[in-house]
Amino acid sequence: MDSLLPPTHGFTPASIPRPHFWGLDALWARLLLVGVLYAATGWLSVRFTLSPDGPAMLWLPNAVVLAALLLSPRRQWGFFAALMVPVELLVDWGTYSLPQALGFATANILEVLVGAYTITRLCGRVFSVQRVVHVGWFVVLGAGLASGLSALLGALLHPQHPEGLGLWGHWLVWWLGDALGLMVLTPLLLDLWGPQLKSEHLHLLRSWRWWPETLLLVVLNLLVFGERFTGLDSPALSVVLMLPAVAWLALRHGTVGGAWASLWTAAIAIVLTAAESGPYASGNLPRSDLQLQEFLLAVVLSALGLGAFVLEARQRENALRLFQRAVEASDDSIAIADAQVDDFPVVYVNQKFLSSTGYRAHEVLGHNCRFLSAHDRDQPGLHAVRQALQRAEPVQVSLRNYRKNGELYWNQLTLAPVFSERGALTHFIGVQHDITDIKRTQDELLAAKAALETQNQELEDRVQERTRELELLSTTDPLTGARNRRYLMDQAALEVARAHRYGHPLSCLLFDIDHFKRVNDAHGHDVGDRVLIAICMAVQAMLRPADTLARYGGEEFVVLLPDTDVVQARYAGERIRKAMQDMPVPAPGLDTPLRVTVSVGVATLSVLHADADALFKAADTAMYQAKVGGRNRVVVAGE
Ligand SMILES: Nc1nc2c(ncn2[C@@H]2O[C@H](COP(=O)(O)OP(=O)(O)OP(=O)(O)O)[C@@H](O)[C@H]2O)c(=O)[nH]1
Repeated sequence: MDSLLPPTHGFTPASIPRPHFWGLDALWARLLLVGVLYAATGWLSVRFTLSPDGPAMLWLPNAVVLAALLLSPRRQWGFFAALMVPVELLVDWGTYSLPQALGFATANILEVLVGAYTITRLCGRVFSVQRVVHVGWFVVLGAGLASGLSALLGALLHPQHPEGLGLWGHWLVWWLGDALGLMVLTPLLLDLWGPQLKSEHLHLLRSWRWWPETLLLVVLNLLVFGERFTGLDSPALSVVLMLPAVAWLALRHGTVGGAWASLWTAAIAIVLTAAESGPYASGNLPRSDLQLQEFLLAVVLSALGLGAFVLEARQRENALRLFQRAVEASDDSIAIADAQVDDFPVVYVNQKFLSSTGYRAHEVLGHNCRFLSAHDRDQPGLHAVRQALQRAEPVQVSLRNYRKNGELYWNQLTLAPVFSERGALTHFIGVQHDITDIKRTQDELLAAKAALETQNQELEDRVQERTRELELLSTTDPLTGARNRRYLMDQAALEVARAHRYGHPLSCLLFDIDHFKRVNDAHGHDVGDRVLIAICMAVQAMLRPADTLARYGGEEFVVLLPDTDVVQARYAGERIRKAMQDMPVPAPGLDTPLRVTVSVGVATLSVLHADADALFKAADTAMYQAKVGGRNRVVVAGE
């Protein structure tokens, strides 16, 4: 959340290369400004706040330089430090000796450098007097450590320690003077010199709105410390009245307001106390200067602390407002459920949730979100949601949800658990995105894809079928339906190779219709064709699936018989011959069916046959012998 906090004044050199310093860009101009202010605040501190015990009760010049360092790049720090030497000599002129003045300059340089370095180291790139942690480090490192070290050096260099205090008492007064100076003035200068930002909490000193409160504070201070006019000299009263008054300004205007109120209080209290007036005048109390400083320390610490707390709270409030606005303006439905109450009731829904579901706020708040899925409880997405709720894990699912009017919509739900700083589960945030249109388009696309796939499949089936038909056509005799000669030769080559490799027998029958020319001549070619078809159908019906019937020539046919030896082949040839002899072939225009016979040559593969051609040749020779031998007979090759 820090990154979303409004930017603050009081930046480190790294983040603001050219600090504003009232628009003074040139380094010499800034040095001049700081030098003049150092001299002026130094003169005021020496003139008005020197305590009866010696050191200044409120040493302001170091605050000027520390603010300048916090707003400048580190490479310029040396110039500001060097500047402090001549100006310190000027301020101490006539009050202290030259070596002492040089010693005090050294102590002051030590203070601002140690302060600026340690603060920017620990507060990171952006130092802000609006942040509690930064103010804490500013007080501890600047006002505490740096001022403490510087005061030690100063007290050691001072000609003599005040009566009754000794070195440590002296050091304490010196330390508190320096620390108070830093705490009341540095925040104010950071506010004045910091970059111009459009924030209502910044640059309060440039606004006149709060001067009436300042006037009231001054009046209150005059009342408390103006003993000469009021007769009041109660230290308790100073605390009771001034602490709330300063705190009031800090609460209203943050750290800068607190520092501003503290500065006025410190200035009036010290000046009037030096004039022997008020509860801390030396006539009233022993060691009054120290007690006044302690009172001022209480004032300034509460002012800075309260101011920083208030500003940080306001910044967080602003950041929260920003987030709330973002959630409200979101185009997604957002619902927040309380995870620490049974059944996780909804504690927040944004406007979009109400408009998209149709429910009113009171119908949703306090209820579990399951009403969105109505009766449709058995969804895989819901199981995932239940599991995520149990395990306090994030999940993203698509759900079928229902509006108040019962209309179905698809909801892409992103569920995220929220944990407290201690790790306890406190809430679930559900961001719901209506994906009905996307889902519909998706379904349409899926349906179109399925239809396309079916069409593709059908097309592929038809292509395959057509290919098979074409293949069959290219290997089939168009008249008889028997295989053609090309197919026979391919098949025969395969079978011969197989028979040779595995030693299986292979035989073939070659048969020719006897005196077929007479059929054609007597009854015409159409009748001859019918006879050819009838013979093929009859022979095909007598064969095994592995056998191949092919048209070898005009009225010559071959039957290839794998795994068939000569005995079986002769038998097969005989069966065909007999079947043909007994088969009547009806023909249109003829009173009696035709009868034809065939002559069959049988050959069985042996070492004598190098290839299918040799086998067919042997069968052909045998068939010729059958013709010569009187036809309608079977002759086995080689017998
Ligand atoms: N109808 C028809 N006849 C055909 C076809 N192919 C060849 N032929 C005929 O078959 C006859 C074959 O006659 P040939 O070679 O003299 O033999 P054949 O008359 O059968 O006498 P042999 O074979 O000696 O018994 C011819 O008349 C051819 O025209 C065909 O596809 N259809």
